Amino acid sequence: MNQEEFMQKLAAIKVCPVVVIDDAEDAVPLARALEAGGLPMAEVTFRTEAAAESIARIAREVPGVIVGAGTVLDREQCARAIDAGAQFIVAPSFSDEVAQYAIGHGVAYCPGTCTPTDIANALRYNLPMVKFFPAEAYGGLKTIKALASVFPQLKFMPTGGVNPQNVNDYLAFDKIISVGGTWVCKKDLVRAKDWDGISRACHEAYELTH
Ligand SMILES: O=C[C@H](O)COP(=O)(O)O
Ligand SMILES: CC(=O)C(=O)O
Repeated sequence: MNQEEFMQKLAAIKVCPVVVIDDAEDAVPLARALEAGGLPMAEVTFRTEAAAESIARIAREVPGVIVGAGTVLDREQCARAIDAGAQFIVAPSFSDEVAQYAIGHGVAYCPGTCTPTDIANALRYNLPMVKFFPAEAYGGLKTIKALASVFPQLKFMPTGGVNPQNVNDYLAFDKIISVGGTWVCKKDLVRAKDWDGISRACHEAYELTH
């Protein structure tokens, strides 16, 4: 999925579920739960061994869900993610080699940034959006507004500490295209295979933000 299409999808969904999957067997029921809850997108973090296989299963079996990879730190992970079927690449940090690989393969890349220098690195690749991570710890909306004033062309996806109490404050700022977060897909619910619980959390987030 190219950058423009990814941004259109994000703008519509508004909350990008960040998911951590330990067992690839959970990937399909989890993706179906996100879809049933109205948030048909999954940023599957490359922090577990199951990430690539989980992306592959979701891409194959749950076509209604836009599946991408998170925590993509280097070229090798980026290649594995795209080979598995990742439609977008997200990271907590910026990487030249990931930017080159993803862009070279026509896949959207949303690097993590929190300083003007990080953002300047992303702009060397003409990236139209960045993650702002970890959002709450680095000053939240106040910092994004300060950054946006010098990078007016850029859209932000704050992630890290976003929750039902602050999500609409973020989304009210027009430079914020969407937020990311784990609160709609909590680890303990995944471990308990509580797919209905995840659907309910997604549905609540959908209702809150749309
Ligand atoms: O994986 C965690 C990401 O940093 C998202 O942060 P969060 O758990 O505060 O939503
Ligand atoms: C947290 C985050 O931004 C990531 O893992 O991609």
